[in-house]
Amino acid sequence: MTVSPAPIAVALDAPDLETAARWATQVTPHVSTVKVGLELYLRYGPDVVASVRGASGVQVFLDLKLHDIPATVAGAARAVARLRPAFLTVHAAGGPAMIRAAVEAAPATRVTAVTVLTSLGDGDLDALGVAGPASDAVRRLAALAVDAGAQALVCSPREAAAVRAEVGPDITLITPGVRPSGAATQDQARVATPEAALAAGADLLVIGRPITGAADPGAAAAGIAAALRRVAAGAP
Ligand SMILES: O=C(O)c1cc(=O)[nH]c(=O)n1[C@@H]1O[C@H](COP(=O)(O)O)[C@@H](O)[C@H]1O
Repeated sequence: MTVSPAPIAVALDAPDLETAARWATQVTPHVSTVKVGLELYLRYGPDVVASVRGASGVQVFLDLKLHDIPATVAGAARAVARLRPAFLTVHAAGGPAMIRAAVEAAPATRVTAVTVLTSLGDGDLDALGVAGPASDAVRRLAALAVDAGAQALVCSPREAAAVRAEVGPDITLITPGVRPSGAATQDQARVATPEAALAAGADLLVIGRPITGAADPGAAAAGIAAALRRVAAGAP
């Protein structure tokens, strides 16, 4: 029986390309997506996308979190559009004109607006002068980003249900801040388990260190994928 890959984007936050490519090979039988972030992209440049996509042709999420004036973001989005990532992140706080510029510049990619980083808690937002709590800020930025044309949103699993109610069924909801029960939260502040994220309505779960830090990343990905299948099948 073939099992379809789970809705997980494994964050390939590796210091070198060999490690990232090895993780990609180990996890791609089990997950739909791999994510290339700043560490890998800034070290190796655009070629890294083809390296991790490999022979499997797995979906690539390019997480560059663009945040600049609209013309600059349009140029950056145009520069990476040829890599055909399935998702490209921008910070929602860059504002509607910036988000719209990215959408127009990368028509074949789902421009994905990051609402409030999952590493921030309510106290951090206070210190930054952002009106909180985080759940309100996330909903506000989600609505703004979707109005500006974003096709996907990043929020923590804790806000996923409220964001879904706000933006409807057609927007892809992506949740980092995912930790299997008992795993260390590390630098994440707003977290939930993979099962809770899926039950809250997330379409794609970003998971890094709980998979890549495991002795066997392939087995860790397979274990979480199996847990998600049980949720999808309605298991208690
Ligand atoms: O855009 C993201 O992917 C992202 C947004 C966010 O709010 N929080 C967040 O953790 N991420 C990314 O998700 C991944 C989480 O990795 P782990 O904490 O190792 O599971 C990292 O690659 C982060 O860059």
